[in-house]
Amino acid sequence: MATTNIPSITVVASSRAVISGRLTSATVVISRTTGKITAVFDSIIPAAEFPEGTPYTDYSPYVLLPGLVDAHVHLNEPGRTEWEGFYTGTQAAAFGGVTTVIDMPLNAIPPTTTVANFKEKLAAAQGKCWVDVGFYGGIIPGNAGDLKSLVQEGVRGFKGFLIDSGVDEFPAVGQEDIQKAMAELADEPTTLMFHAEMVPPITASVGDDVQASEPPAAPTGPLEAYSTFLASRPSAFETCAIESILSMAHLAPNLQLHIVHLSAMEGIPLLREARAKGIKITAETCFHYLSLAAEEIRDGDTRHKCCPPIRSKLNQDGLWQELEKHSSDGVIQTVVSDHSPCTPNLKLLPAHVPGSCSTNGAVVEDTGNFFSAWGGISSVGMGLPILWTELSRRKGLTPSADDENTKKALQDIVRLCCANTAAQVGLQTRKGDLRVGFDADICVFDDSAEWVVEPSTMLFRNKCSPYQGRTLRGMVRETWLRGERVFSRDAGFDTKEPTGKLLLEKRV
Ligand SMILES: NC(=O)N[C@H]1NC(=O)NC1=O
Ligand SMILES: [Zn+2]
Ligand SMILES: [Zn+2]
Repeated sequence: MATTNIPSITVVASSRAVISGRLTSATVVISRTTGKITAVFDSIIPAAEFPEGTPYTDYSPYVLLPGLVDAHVHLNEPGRTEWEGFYTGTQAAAFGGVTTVIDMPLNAIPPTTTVANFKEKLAAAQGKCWVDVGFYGGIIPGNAGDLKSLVQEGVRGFKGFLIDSGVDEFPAVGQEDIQKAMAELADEPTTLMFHAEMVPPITASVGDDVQASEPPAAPTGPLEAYSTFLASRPSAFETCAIESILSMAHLAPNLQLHIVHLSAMEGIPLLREARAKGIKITAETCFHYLSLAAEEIRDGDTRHKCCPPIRSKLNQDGLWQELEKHSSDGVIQTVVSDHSPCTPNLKLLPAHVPGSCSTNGAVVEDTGNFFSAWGGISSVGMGLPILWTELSRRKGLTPSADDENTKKALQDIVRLCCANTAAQVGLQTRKGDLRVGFDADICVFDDSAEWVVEPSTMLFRNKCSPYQGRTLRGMVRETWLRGERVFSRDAGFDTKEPTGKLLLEKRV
């Protein structure tokens, strides 16, 4: 009788893989017991070289990428599970090759602002995650005393708002709150992050009385016109907030600061100058700021409402220029989704816009009003094809080619969406690269396939996204989490139960 030798390794290979930042051919050996990568070779080693029965797949010409790390996602559970949840949000992530998401502290009820609240969130997440999930904490007025213990419990950074957040239980912070948070976190291994929009003080003399939570500038046109909304949140809101943060940076010189979802290109020179002076500050931008533009947003199409707003094409070019020109030491180190969904009724979509709930006979008043609609864009798991489509257009990339432009584009995406996002949340020794000792989180990417975004390809809870109906280039064929395939485009999800873990170990 033949003995069954259960193979102890799995092997994947491709003529195209991004390994430690470089496009190369590669063979990746994975331990089946630990789910970690145990060897990486820079050529395709034939199956015959491995013990008989070893699971082996050569994915050529698909590209092997590290699973993406989306460092900015709102999963909204517990408390607003009708908006999103761990199960659906992480399935949508896996669909798009995202193997780690970091959950934002707001929109769930309660928000992640105390250890007790954090424990409620962890209990809610248990057993529901299809990819690995880490967590941010929040800074709100009065919770400075909770921050160190949240670090101890494993939150990977903190976010605060300098303007109304959209939800009552997560109020904006003022200068004093920020100073207290900086004092608490000054020497902690964490990152202090800001939603950097702020209503500029009107005159210096009233400056001290101006509260950060004032409403945005009053609308001066039709409320359904995108231009009215855009004018109500000008770039000056972002630059004013950035200046305010920079003015306090000296209070915690060792603390890493970070601007979430930078939209305005005018913020870039301010941050560059600060970094040149040695201030530890970085920024992220989002897939939507790099792919959508104000000129193309139709009036009433509130799927596009987010804060800060999607700006002009010229502004979009400015963000791309920063990513292109300053690749290793740029101001914008990461690109994330800021997936912030809600139920369709809160988006107030007019009946003609896809995703509208008024098509189901529900009566929704005030449709198309950009000021009353929820601000947030749904796109977790869509980032890789969104960037690939945009880069293909901008660089004239030829599908499946390995010319210098294609090579650079793939490497840039891995840097911005895998390696740097992992580092931002202290996971750089474990995630964001296909390297020995790292988790075998893998995205198998077909860079030439084109597909249309439809409800069936949006696995997040509410099928409402500005990308619906768009043709995207680049398709994730398979997603692997810690050495096991969890999703394939052909066969769907491989296991019945989610296998994602909660990432609570202290950051490095
Ligand atoms: N509350 C919340 O999720 N806000 C997010 N939505 C958005 O468009 N920008 C944000 O910060
Ligand atoms: Zn924000
Ligand atoms: Zn957000």
